[in-house]
Amino acid sequence: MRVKICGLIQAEQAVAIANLGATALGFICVPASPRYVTSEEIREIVAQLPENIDKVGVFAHSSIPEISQIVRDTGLTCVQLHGDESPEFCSLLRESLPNIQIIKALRVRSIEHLAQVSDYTKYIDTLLLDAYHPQQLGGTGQTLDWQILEQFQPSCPWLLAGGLTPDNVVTALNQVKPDGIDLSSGVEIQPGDKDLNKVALLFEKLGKWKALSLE
Ligand SMILES: O=C(O)c1ccccc1NCC(=O)[C@H](O)[C@H](O)COP(=O)(O)O
Repeated sequence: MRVKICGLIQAEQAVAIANLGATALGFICVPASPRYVTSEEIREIVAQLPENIDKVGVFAHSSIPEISQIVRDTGLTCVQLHGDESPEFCSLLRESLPNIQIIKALRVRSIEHLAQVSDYTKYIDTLLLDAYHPQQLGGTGQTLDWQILEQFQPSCPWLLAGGLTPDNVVTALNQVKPDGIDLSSGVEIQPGDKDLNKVALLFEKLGKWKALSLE
């Protein structure tokens, strides 16, 4: 199970979360977010992380030259597109950054929104489904309607996001079968300040869930 913890702003917390077992850490490159981090800050944090963890820059409505510059400056290994980027944009980004993984986030308002998934899958590595919020792009703590995702099996790996917490993650995973999960506000004290006890509890719950599902 891939586990991405998103919205890191402190190096110490990023290193601790990597050691707890996260497979990816996300850095918000959207200036309007309370979790925004500059290229210099990302570079400093990334330099302290283990090689094998994915370092994900989260962008919304940035241009390809802007994204490419930040990737070059920081050592990010993955780009998450969290705005209204089209399949064509993903394809062009892939041509510009062939060695960088691409995650496309879709903010799902209803089951009808899932129809667009197949337009994206050949241009991306991973899909991320997040909750829709009318004013905010991400990190909202709102959950998706998991029921509409019970049969969801796209042709590429996918991550479940949106309002996941150590308390509800097992319920979500018993209902939906993603390749991984993404959490931000559910393991926070305040935006960007992660609660390491909650992150540890998350991994404890995931460990027990995995052991039970192998029985
Ligand atoms: O987290 C933000 O502040 C943010 C701002 C703008 C675009 C995306 C953002 N976050 C993207 C993420 O991947 C979050 O982890 C995802 O939305 C889930 O958040 P949460 O519901 O708080 O777990």
